[in-house]
Amino acid sequence: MAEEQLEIEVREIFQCINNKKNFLLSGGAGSGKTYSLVQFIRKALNDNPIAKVSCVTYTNAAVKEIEERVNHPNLRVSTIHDFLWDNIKNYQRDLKKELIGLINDEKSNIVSPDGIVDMTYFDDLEDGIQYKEYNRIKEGIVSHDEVLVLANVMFKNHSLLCDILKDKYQFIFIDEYQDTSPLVVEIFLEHLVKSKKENIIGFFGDSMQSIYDDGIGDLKTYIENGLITEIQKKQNRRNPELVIKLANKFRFDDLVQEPSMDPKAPNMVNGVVKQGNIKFLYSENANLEEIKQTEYFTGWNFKDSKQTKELYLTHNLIADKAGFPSLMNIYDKDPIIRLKNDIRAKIKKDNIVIDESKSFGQIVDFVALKTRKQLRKDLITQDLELNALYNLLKDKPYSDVKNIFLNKEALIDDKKQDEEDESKNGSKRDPLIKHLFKIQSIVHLYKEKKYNEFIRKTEYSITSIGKKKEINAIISEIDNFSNKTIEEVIDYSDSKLICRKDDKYNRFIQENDYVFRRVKEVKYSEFQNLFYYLEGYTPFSTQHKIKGAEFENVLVILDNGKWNNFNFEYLFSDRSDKESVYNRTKKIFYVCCTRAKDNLVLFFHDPDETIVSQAKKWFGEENVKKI
Ligand SMILES: Nc1ncnc2c1ncn2[C@@H]1O[C@H](COP(=O)(O)OP(=O)(O)OP(=O)(O)O)[C@@H](O)[C@H]1O
Repeated sequence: MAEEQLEIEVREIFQCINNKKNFLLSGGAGSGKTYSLVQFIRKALNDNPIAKVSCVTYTNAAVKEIEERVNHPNLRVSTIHDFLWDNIKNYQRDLKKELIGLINDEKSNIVSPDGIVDMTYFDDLEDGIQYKEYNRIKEGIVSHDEVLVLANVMFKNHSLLCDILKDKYQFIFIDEYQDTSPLVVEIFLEHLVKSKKENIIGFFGDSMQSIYDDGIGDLKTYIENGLITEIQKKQNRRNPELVIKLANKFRFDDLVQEPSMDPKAPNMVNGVVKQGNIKFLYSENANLEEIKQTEYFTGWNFKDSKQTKELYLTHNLIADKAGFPSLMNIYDKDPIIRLKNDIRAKIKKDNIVIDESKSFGQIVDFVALKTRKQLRKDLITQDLELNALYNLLKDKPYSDVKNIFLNKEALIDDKKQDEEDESKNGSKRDPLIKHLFKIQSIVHLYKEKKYNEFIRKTEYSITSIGKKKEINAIISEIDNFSNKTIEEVIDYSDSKLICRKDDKYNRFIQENDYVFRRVKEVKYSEFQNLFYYLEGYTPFSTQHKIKGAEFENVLVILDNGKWNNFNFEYLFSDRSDKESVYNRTKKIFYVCCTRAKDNLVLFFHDPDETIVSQAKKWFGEENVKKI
């Protein structure tokens, strides 16, 4: 690749490298950071044929995209968890020692059921310390968050590991650095620098788009301390001018985006940047289907999920619209599990001594919750539906019931971006939901005629023409099973060998009878709706999940959906005194607005005067409309 073809910022990165400096490429939305990352990796590999490059990204979907775009044997692309684990897993003796140290360290969150443990605690583990999606410290299994903590102490305390890593990879790049844990940044910018070996660490991302609280957010301190050099990418190739101007009003840093100079950029027409449309709509009417019928949405096709998106803050706000309300209710609002959680909390808070072999019902009576916020027993017994649910658990030993957990992460883990991620480490979806995902993705692959992937996923073997015909019939049968229950579809898929019930599934439903009894009654169509929603085939998305993507038309619903961490009223009323909520909301707002390639509409239900007047300042009087 000729040097002249490189983007100016990529050339600046190479200057950094010549000076042996680690770097940060920061750029606003649509500046083409991913594009630069790919261009840079290609050139680095081209110039250094024996060098190995590691690129760490946030999701498995991003891993796939970069791998496909670079396609080089010396490039290793992985998620941060897989990367760290791969580089520490072979040092089992040290891993055991450090894990014991963490268990015994009061300040660490890693605890064992045996309290303080001695140095021989893991001596008998056959498979050694392992990393899985769940944690069973006693069996030497660490989970997602713990692998970061463990890797951090490993690199901190073992300089040899740092030497080995630097020898192995001459370049390590971290994409979307802003959402990377501070523990990871510490490994790269504090522990690795202690090794005298040479390599280059590069970060790519945008501090304005740090939307997960466990991420580092920005690298200011490291820049100030001279540990990395920042290169800014100011051009915007995605958004029309009106969106760029709007988005600039929300950045905290000194980066001001400008339309790109490249006439071939997606946001240019005949060498001039598109104007685009922005609108702030408000109404006393909360019915969005009616709002979407208004003139402001002419030309929008809400059935085309690649063209048009409707962004909500929470999955709860979407569940009804996308058609999976009962599943959401089970996982997010189960009243009896809430009662159990309240009981558990009270026992802990008041140090109540109980006999765990007693039944759940006996413990409920014994602890006798009384506050108004808590679900009292008389409220349960008065309600037929609640009572039926309560009856499922009341006679079981409390020791079993106390460990039943339900949360919406187990249904919808939205950090992952595609169905293949489900089999990998890190997904919080439970084995029942994973199993259903597998069934529906097999059906989906077949319908999409992706036969190779289909064959890899199913246990059904197509050995004859007869079998070929049969599979066709089975798949359309499952697909038309919308009115059947989830249990019926699971059983049918198992009996026809489309998707066998595996050990993980069997163990889960055995240990979580209550959850299974609730889920199995739900219509399979609800699960299909959930599947198509999570796979991005509907116009709906959460505002978090949309990061990195772009669409012609974007409708953003400014509704906090009972999530206290965000507040659009605060944003529009300049409540910067509520700093963390205000800043968090500003960032999600920035991410949402900058997804639009042509038209951006924001909708606020029933705002007060202050909000409307602020909207007029930001959007321009002519772009704020009451419906
Ligand atoms: N050098 C380039 N030449 C042509 N197109 C480009 C170039 N750089 C980026 N693009 C295009 O511009 C758009 C925005 O780029 P990209 O998605 O990489 O931005 P980003 O900085 O990762 O944005 P975000 O932070 O919002 O995820 C994409 O459609 C991309 O294909």
